[in-house]
Amino acid sequence: MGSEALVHVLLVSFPGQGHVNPLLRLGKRLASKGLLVTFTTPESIGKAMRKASNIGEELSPVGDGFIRFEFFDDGWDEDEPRRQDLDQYLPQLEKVGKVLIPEMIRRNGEQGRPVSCLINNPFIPWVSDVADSLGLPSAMLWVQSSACFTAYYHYYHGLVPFPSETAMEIDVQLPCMPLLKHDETPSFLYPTTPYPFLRRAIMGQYKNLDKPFCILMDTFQELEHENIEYMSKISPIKTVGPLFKNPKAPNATVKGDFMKADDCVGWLDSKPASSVVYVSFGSVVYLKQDQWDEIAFGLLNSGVNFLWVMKPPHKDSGYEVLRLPEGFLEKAGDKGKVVQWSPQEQVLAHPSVACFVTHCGWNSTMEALTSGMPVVAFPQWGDQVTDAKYLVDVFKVGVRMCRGEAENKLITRDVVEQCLREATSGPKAEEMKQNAMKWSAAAEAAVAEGGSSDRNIQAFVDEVKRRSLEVLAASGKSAANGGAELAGKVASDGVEELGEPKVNGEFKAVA
Ligand SMILES: O=c1cc(-c2ccc(O)cc2)oc2cc(O[C@@H]3O[C@H](CO)[C@@H](O)[C@H](O)[C@H]3O)cc(O)c12
Ligand SMILES: O=c1ccn([C@@H]2O[C@H](COP(=O)(O)OP(=O)(O)O)[C@@H](O)[C@H]2O)c(=O)[nH]1
Repeated sequence: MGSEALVHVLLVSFPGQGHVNPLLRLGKRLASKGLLVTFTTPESIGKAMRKASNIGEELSPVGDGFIRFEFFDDGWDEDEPRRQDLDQYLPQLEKVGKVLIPEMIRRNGEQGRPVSCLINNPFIPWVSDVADSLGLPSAMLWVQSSACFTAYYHYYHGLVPFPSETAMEIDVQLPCMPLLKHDETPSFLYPTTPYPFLRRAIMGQYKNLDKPFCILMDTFQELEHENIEYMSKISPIKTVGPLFKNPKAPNATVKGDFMKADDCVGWLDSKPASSVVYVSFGSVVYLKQDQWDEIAFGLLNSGVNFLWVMKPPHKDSGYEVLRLPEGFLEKAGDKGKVVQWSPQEQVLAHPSVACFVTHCGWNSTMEALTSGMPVVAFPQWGDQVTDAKYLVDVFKVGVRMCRGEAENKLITRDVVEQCLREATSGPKAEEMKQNAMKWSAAAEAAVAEGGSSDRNIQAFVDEVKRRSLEVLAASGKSAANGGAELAGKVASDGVEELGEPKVNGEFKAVA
């Protein structure tokens, strides 16, 4: 089948690695079920993605469908430093996106690829306004856990008390969740957070939560069972994780890395089974130099092999370039490898890797669980502190090395060493590995044909197809040219004034 005949969905992503990865993975899962998927994000990131990953101009076949990329100009110069300030950048993205995304949709319609559905990730909730104004259905991919979705939901609606200026150290009880200590609730909600703009960004998403007909989540039923069941009575959520597993198209090579990964698989191959500690803090967390030094000495003193990701900070981020202690690499010798960026999926699947020292970003968390990899939790902020709680106390695959940035406590080399020993040898390490393998099996089952993730993706695809017919019917056009004409009219009328009929109706999943 040619791509022209396929139902077309447009994925709009916030330009951060932890947001692009899950949305692109969703795109590949949707494509593999026979949709045409266009992935878009600002050109500033598109440029990095093209350079680092194999993204071309053409259509890439994925399973029964295709994926393609189109990037949009965020209206700022290439080297504009304000991109690092989300307080300024998010409104800029909204301003240009509300004009350029409808234009992109119109162009695609004219080129015979009418768009039937928009999907965004958090921080850019205006995408559902664009969809609404064009009479198109929209969905949102929540890129954190269901537990965090629940926490933000209850905060937004004021349903339970959260730490506040007058009562900072209160515990928080949320439905179908373990009791969270004050510093285990998502830290953007603390009155003292240094990132109030990220709280505002997430709250913006909740303000718009009635617009998407479906909230997709990169988690899986078996992992957060009761909580998911509870929240799905309140919100139209559908769990589709772990998104990075795609059994229908295991060889799809489309990737969205912003940086080329350093080659470290050969080095891992040369190491004995379960002998390497993998250390990475994701794409946005930067530690202070004194903390970095303690981790370095902890790694050396524990005598383990290690692969350590040390990404360079963005030049406008205000972060100083971290240094390794004098003579560190010489002392480590062949026991250690330091890289700027790793092929993390491959690393976590490698038999030489024994455990993962992680900042507990949700993508890293899902990748670790799905790969059967025990963790040492080193959360800093946001959802990471909640993910750490779950990894250690609920999923029981981790030891805790710290409680988060808010504690402002230096974790010493002795503590680092002790945690590494605990996670790599002895009964605790054994138990964590067994639990991790159990989650890995459950994750595989979720994405296998007929599993919870597979069923929910299929139900979503069926729903998008059904709604695409409604969109065309509502515009009074035939399937052959209706979308193009609809999109053309919409764009020429302008976004605000549009009165195209909205498509309503319940989204029902196949049980
Ligand atoms: O691109 C980003 C930029 C910023 C940022 C930009 C300027 C600042 O002064 C502070 C933070 O925050 C981010 C936070 C993010 O949260 C990350 O998002 C994931 C999915 O929501 C979570 O699971 C992780 O835990 C969490 O670190 C992701 C980003 O791409 C960004
Ligand atoms: O060296 C690295 C570090 C991270 N990642 C990927 O970057 C994403 C980071 O997302 P996460 O939610 O863990 O953290 P964030 O960067 O958003 O804080 C994950 O998919 C990782 O697999 C990677 O490929 N190589």
